[in-house]
Amino acid sequence: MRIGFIGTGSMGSMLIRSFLQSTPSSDLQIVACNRSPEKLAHLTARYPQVETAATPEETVSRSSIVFLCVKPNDAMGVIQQVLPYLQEQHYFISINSAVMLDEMEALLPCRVSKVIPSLTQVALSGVSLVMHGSRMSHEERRFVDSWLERISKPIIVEEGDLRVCSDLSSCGPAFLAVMLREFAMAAVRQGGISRDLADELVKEMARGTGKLLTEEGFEFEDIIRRVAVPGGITAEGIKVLHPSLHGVFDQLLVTTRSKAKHHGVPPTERPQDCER
Ligand SMILES: NC(=O)C1=CN([C@@H]2O[C@H](COP(=O)(O)OP(=O)(O)OC[C@H]3O[C@@H](n4cnc5c(N)ncnc54)[C@H](O)[C@@H]3O)[C@@H](O)[C@H]2O)C=CC1
Ligand SMILES: O=C(O)[C@@H]1CCC=N1
Repeated sequence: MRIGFIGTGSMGSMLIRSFLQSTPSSDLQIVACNRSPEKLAHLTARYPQVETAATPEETVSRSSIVFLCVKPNDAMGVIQQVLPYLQEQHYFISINSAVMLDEMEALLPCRVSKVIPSLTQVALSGVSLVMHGSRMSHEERRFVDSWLERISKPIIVEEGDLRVCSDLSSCGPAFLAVMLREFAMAAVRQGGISRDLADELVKEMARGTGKLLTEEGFEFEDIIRRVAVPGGITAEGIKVLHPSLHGVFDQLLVTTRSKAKHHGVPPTERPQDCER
């Protein structure tokens, strides 16, 4: 399979690395281009099996599957640029939530999907949000999903739900990192321990908690009940958290939705997503 990547920034290079790590080299040839050649050179120095292309057009001509991994503002320009080079047998995947499936299907002659990755795929974990275009057959959908399973847990979502879903799965790692960092810094201020020790304790706690939730069958409530024993210390801490966190995530989601709107991403139309 020949996969082309247009854009080898944070996500493009992550996807290339993850697919190379998880796929036998005999099954995969990668060709990539990037606007600034230095970034691409950095990647090919580490992965010499990645072939380079000078332009998006050349990437398309040399691939059967094409991942578009550029920022929202660049996406439409690149699509217009490669349009004459895309043929019916190509398969075009945008990792950009701003470009709508029906827009792509109206423009492009080939099958299209949207796959929104997450930084967690560096660790071959986390979710890929998947939306297939109408030209994808059942078998093709299954094939792509099974392929994404090599690097992530693929979850099919409605395009209208993408905004809020990607806040959780793709923006989420940054939101969680902000909260965990705050926790560690408070321990340094209040407990006088070193930042290194605080960071290590918080990271290992997060790793273990993630495993409880994803591997050991714990729900959030199970963890809270088992740790916050009646009359104990944790319960007192939770009393502090509740009023401080109330509404914070609603506000966060309203803000990201508003920002996405200015990027041209349609918001979710469902009434339960109204601002509260
Ligand atoms: N960073 C993240 O955690 C996530 C990002 N995304 C989406 O992925 C897309 C890419 O994001 P990042 O990789 O973080 O951005 P980035 O800025 O790190 O990478 C984009 C790359 O595209 C290249 N580029 C731009 N125009 C080009 C052109 N005409 N030809 C070739 N290369 C070109 C740029 O030089 C840059 O290296 C965005 O749409 C973003 O919304 C989706 C999920 C998670
Ligand atoms: O913040 C951003 O715009 C991108 C989209 C999802 C995660 N990062």
